[in-house]
Formats: sequence, structure tokens, C-alpha cells
Amino acid sequence: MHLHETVFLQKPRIDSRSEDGLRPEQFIGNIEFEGVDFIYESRPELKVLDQVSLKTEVGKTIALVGPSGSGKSTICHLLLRLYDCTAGRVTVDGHDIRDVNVKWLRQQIGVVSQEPVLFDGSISDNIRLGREGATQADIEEAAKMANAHNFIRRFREKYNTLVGQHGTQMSGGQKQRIAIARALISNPRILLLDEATSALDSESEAVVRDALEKACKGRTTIVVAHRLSTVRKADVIHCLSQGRLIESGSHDELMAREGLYYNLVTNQTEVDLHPC
Ligand SMILES: Nc1ncnc2c1ncn2[C@@H]1O[C@H](COP(=O)(O)OP(=O)(O)OP(=O)(O)O)[C@@H](O)[C@H]1O
Repeated sequence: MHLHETVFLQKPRIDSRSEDGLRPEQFIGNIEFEGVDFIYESRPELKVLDQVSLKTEVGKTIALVGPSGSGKSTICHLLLRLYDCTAGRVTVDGHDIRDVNVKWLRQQIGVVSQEPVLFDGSISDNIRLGREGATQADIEEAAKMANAHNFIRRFREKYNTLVGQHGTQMSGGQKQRIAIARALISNPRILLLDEATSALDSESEAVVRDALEKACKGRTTIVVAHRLSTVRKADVIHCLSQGRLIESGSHDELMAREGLYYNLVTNQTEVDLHPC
């Protein structure tokens, strides 16, 4: 069988509105990738993930690092079930995610992306997007967790302040905190943080980082790290290169190994950042 046909057979359409599948009660948020391969249908010649195995559990933060194109975002896409893996399996609390209801799965995962998008509407509307039917009290609680309540309170219109294209201009740090509040309002068991590459001023960065550190408590967190200086605190750092997990460990362990991570940290410019 041609590779392309194999991919086609192994990638059923994922219907995000389907009512099928498990909705595990008392979900904890443990995650495991077991021998995961992934190939995009449009690029059958490229194995984007090659036998990736990793696991993590509630209360822990793992960081994914590696050169551009090494597969970090793809790992997150598979966990969100935007695509199904080509081989192996991804489980949450031991359940293959292909057996789990897709809508339910995505509700368990709070995503804070690199460049948060705020929609035209009020601050409340933007935070409420994270959970349909959230009350004003829920919104303020999420904003407090995200270190956003205090700056929102200082706006004349408070939570009714309009943001987005036609609203108040917000700083990068303020937008990020609104996005964090949006991710936290559903009290997700899993947090996916696609770390910002754009520089915030150091004061905003400290407030955002503090909000994220609070947000990670009691959840399973995966950070896609673009700035190596911020991954040191992760419980386990996974280093990827061309779709393969090359090494895993704490910052100190990986520095002592003097392998890929060490090279990325000590001399980023010498590492081929665009291998593909
Ligand atoms: N939709 C797609 N179709 C085909 N190939 C893709 C698609 N998305 C990503 N790729 C390829 O898959 C590989 C892994 O990409 P991925 O985005 O996971 O890497 P990454 O490590 O997150 O990179 P970066 O640090 O630049 O965000 C790259 O070679 C990329 O070109």
C-alpha cells in the first residue's frame, strides 16, 4: 500500500460536533504519548513526529523545546485532536483520545497562544468565550487568577470596556492576561501554553509569568518554549529534533549531558534552526 493511502485510512475526519465518545468522570489530566508517528497528508514524504513517547501528570509542567519545525506544535495539535496520529496512541487518564468525545476533550484543555487574539466586543465577552454561560462573577474570578482584575478595574467602563479592532488599545501584557483569563474560566485540567516570542517589557512580563505560574498549579501543563531562559522551571524538558525526541530531563540534567539542549542554551546561533 502506498504511504498516502495508509495515511488516508488512518486519518478519519474528526467531527468536533460529534456527541459520540467517552466523557470520563473525575478527569485528572494525565497525558501519555505512546510511540506516536505523524505525517501530514499533504506532505506524505515527511515524518513530522517519529516514535514520540512521553508522559506527564497532574501538577507537573513539561516543556517542549527544539529547533523550528521540530514538531513541538504538532504534539499540541494531536493532543487537541486537530489531527489523529498515524501510528501509536495518545491517551488522557489512560483513555485513547480517539475514544473520547472531542468537544469534551477540548473543554479540558486551556490554550494560551503566542499572540492572543481579542475579538471586537467587551472584556467580559472576550473572557466569556472560554465558557458559554459564564456569569460576571465567574469572569471576575478568572480575571483575578490571571492578574487582570486590577487593570480592568481601572478602565472607566471596567469589564464593559471594548477591545479588539474598534476598542481600547491594550498592551501586549494586558492582552495576554485577558487570554489567560479566557483559558482559565472553564477550569481546564490541562493547560497548553504556546510561549510568547514577542518581547514584553520586564514589568508586564513579570505579571504575565506570575499569572501563568499560578495557572499551572494543580493542572497538567505543557509549555511550547521559544525562549530557553523560561523553561528552567519545568519538571521535565523534552528536546525534539526533526520529529524525534532526542533527550528529556531537568534543566540541570540536560546541561550536564551537553547534548542538544546544552547546544540550544549555550549557543543558539550555531544550531540549525531551520532543518526542514
Ligand atoms: N498543516 C501542515 N501541513 C504540512 N506540513 C506541516 C503543517 N504544519 C506543520 N507542518 C510541518 O511539520 C513540521 C513540524 O512543524 P511544527 O509546527 O510542529 O514545528 P515546531 O517545532 O512547533 O516549529 P516552530 O518552533 O517554528 O513553531 C514542519 O516541518 C512543518 O513545516
